[in-house]
Amino acid sequence: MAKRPTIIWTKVDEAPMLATYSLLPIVRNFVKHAGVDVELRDISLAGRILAQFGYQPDDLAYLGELVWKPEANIMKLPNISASVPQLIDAVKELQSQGYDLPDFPEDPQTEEEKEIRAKYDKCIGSVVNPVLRQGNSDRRIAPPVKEYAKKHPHKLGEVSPKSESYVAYMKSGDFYEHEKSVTIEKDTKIRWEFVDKNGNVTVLKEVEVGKGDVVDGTYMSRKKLREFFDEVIRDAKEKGILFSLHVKATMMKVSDPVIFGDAIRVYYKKLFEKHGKELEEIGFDPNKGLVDLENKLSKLPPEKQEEIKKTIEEIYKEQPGLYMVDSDRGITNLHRPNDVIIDNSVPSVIKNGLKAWGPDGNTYDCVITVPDRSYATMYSEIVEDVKVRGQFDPTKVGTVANIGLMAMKAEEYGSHDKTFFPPDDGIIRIVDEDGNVLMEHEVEKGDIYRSCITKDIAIRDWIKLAVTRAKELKMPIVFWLDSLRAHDRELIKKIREELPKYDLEGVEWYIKAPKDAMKFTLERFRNGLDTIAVTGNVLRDYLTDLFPIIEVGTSARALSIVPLIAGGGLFETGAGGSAPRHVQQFVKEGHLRWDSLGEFLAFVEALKLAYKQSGEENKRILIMADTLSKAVSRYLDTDKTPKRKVGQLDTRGSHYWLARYWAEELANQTEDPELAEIFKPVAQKLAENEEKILSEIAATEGSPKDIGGYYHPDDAKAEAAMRPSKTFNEIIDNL
Ligand SMILES: NC(=O)C1=CN([C@@H]2O[C@H](COP(=O)(O)OP(=O)(O)OC[C@H]3O[C@@H](n4cnc5c(N)ncnc54)[C@H](OP(=O)(O)O)[C@@H]3O)[C@@H](O)[C@H]2O)C=CC1
Ligand SMILES: O=C(O)CCC(=O)C(=O)O
Ligand SMILES: [Mg+2]
Repeated sequence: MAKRPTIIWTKVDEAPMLATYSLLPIVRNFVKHAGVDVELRDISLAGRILAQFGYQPDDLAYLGELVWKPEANIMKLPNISASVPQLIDAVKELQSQGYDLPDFPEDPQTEEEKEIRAKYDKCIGSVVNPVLRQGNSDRRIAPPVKEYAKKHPHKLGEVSPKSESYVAYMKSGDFYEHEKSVTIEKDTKIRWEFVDKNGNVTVLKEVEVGKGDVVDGTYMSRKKLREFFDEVIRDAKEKGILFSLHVKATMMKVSDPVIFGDAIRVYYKKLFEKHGKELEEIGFDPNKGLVDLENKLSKLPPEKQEEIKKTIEEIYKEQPGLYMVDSDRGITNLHRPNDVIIDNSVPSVIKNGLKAWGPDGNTYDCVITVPDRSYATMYSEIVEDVKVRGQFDPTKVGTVANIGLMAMKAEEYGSHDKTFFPPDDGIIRIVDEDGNVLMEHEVEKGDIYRSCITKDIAIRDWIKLAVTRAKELKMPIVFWLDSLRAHDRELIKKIREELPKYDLEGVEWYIKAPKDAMKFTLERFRNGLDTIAVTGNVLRDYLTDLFPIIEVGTSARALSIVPLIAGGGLFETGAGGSAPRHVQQFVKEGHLRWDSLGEFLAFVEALKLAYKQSGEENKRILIMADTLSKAVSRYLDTDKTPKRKVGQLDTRGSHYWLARYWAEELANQTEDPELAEIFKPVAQKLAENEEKILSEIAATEGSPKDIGGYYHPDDAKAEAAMRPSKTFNEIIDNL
């Protein structure tokens, strides 16, 4: 008996969530004719909060179990990895909707407050992806998408050879310098201990590890970090260019907000010197961004508020200009830790010709500050490359696919529960259950100590995936690993051990440090040649935004497949985020420019997996996948992707075209005449009503939209805004 497969569609946040209101009814009603169910599961920030407090089932927990079963087939749309200010906003919104939620306890004291805080902590940062990503990542640009970009190249800003922009990174004292790494020799338990100057030992954490797992420890010196910021800020001032900071305070929710906070402590040094006492009184926490000060300022008497504002004005005059997130509204790089996220923000600067917006709304060169050297050097390489060789030409460049070591919370992205801030000067060491000290680090009070575990099976699976893809695509694979980095050396050993187990006939492979790998890859890329970057988790994240943005304009057009270790599949849509700016535009003027191409491409793959999961018996599922794939090619050929400006085709109109092309392909295929009969009238009605449907949608452009909430919209309102064509809805709903 064939099984009836279920594809999970995830309810997320912001633009992809809005797009879902329009797209999900289409895919659901199409594929039900192939016996496939599409089930919506809520992993949005609001949904996660509501689940923590018992208002709805915990869908994330459900999916966390499902990914370990072979029947898993999940469409994972990008969701918010919330910073603390975002979480606080979301809680306020839910409270205003009548949910009886406690305020976020900033400094929990009582047991009750600590319990509440623990629940909210489960909603902060990247808490969805690491749970669902129980497999390694395979991200690439599908050939029709590449063709589309060549036919309709996006604009990339020209780069002046005189550009003064550059990537600044620490020369010492960073995670890169201090990293130590070991491969575990037998299953054991390891613990992290802090040893103070008097020899007192505190156990910080204990976990089980298995033979072959790679364990690293490292730290960043806060003193060196602040000195570095001071130097960079001074240099920016001297050169008359902007200061910008690029970290990942969302995903790296424990370490990076502190790095971000230190940039504030240094840039606004005078503020702390002059008003330190008051700032402490009101509980300003720089790690949450300058917005935290703005929110708490009203706790001070009006004269003090004025004084503080005046000091800030002075600082802006004395310090270099800050990179602006929104110069019209005065939002700077340092306002919120979640606005400038490195994977997307550095490519944006490159895309803009190494320019960024300054406080006066004009564009300037900027220092692209990426403190830790582990990955900054590869950004430096590409930035210097465009200065010398000019901007990339999307009609000529090759493609860079990625195989990323991501499974089981690999590397830095799984380090949150092993990130510590030593309470005093001392030693942090890792000890196994036999009492062997695996490594130790001498740290100073407040330094950022970080430790990661990368599981043996995840590493081996990653190597296998790389070899498999190299053979399929006949492209060279480059392992981006640095023999001067302790962790990378352990991985290189494993690669050398593992590769001979495969038939490597025809496989061209290299191991190169990130900077050299970038150089090598760019040489090929500029010559139109294709390369597979085989990387760790962080570079997976960085490169799969960077290259797609150069190649096809946005990483949302990339295809991201995660073959789960347990046999199922996770299909991530794009590598770009949830595009908050798109929501602002939709609410203001009724135009949504989210391109669901990532969703379309991923759904083709989800259907192919569903066919396998059906026991390869239900051919209709394959027909659905094949016709959708053809529809996507037509969607691209005829350029029906959403456009940027109000009045032009938007997400909703683009979904009409997708539905129409898909219905036409289904009606025209001959393999399953019965299925063709079902879709013939649908295709006909969609074609006949083209003008009517598009004008019903267009009529709603240009006016504000009320969706009843940002983090937790009202379903009826959001649906009405996203499905404005009665004619289209009738056709889809009666399918
Ligand atoms: N897998 C996941 O769950 C991920 C989640 N995120 C989350 O998303 C949020 C924002 O992150 P970030 O990536 O920095 O910024 P954005 O989501 O704002 O993406 C940056 C820009 O990329 C373009 N873009 C992204 N997706 C699309 C799309 N589907 N169609 C058209 N253009 C698109 C837009 O450019 P333009 O404005 O020029 O149109 C957008 O402004 C954060 O909360 C982050 O945590 C981020 C990455 C992955
Ligand atoms: O989980 C997150 O915070 C974002 C992940 C991300 O940027 C990516 O995987 O590309
Ligand atoms: Mg990313």
